[in-house]
Amino acid sequence: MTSTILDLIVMNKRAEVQARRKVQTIEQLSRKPLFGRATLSLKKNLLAQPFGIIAEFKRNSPSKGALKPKANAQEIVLAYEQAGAAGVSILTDKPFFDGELLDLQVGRSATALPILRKDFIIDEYQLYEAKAYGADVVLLIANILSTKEIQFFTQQAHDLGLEVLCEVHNMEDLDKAMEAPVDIIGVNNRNLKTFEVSLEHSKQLAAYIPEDTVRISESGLRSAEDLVELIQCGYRGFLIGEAFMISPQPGDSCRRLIEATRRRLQEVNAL
Ligand SMILES: O=C(O)c1ccccc1NCC(=O)[C@H](O)[C@H](O)COP(=O)(O)O
Repeated sequence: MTSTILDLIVMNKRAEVQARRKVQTIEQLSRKPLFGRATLSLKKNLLAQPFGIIAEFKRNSPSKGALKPKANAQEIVLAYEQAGAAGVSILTDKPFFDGELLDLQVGRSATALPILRKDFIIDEYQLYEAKAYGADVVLLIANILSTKEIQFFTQQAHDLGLEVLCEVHNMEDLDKAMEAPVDIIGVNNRNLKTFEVSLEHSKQLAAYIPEDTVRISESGLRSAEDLVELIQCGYRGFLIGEAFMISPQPGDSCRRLIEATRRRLQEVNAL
């Protein structure tokens, strides 16, 4: 069987985490200044408004290549906050996304919004890193974890005061996510093995996500029409990276989408 980029990312991540543990122990991470801070709730922010945008900072993506290679996390995260985002997502994987943990720390210094550490979490060590570098939320990808691992990492994250966004792409992933008390379920419209993107994944899985679970839709989102259609399926949040990062001014692009979605929502509600 041929391996996919996702297999390579996960394989690389295991080696990376082993190496990082030798440089900095969990005890050392726990003594870092940001480790003791009170974390913020993305879930609360999403529930406080009809919809919220989680605006992503990513310089590069495996599916599209370079997006904004020289992008500065401080500048862009601040622009996202000023644009009205409900939260920020920061890619911290180096080899495939050109991100780093330091982007998390830099982003933290620039915003009072909740920050999602977007990475491929396969070890509890990464949860301690997330807390030590200023994240509020961690991503657990159901496709690369067992039900037991999702349950274990969710408990560990909660013990550290972090929220959990569990990402699913199909029914099998969703069944796993629903076995743990995750805070938010995110339906990724992108198949991480083939990179095929279709909003149908969010539309079709919506009916199977419990009503009381905060749900977001991730990837491939561009227009106010898309967002309003998904709001009507019960989605409260939208994780958007590429559409903002390819724009000369990601913050302006985020603001325009928020304003257009509000207008479109008013029109639809008035019908
Ligand atoms: O973005 C990719 O190409 C990618 C490839 C393989 C694994 C993960 C990948 N992206 C992570 C994400 O889930 C997205 O960055 C996020 O949902 C935002 O998506 P988009 O708005 O399409 O940038």
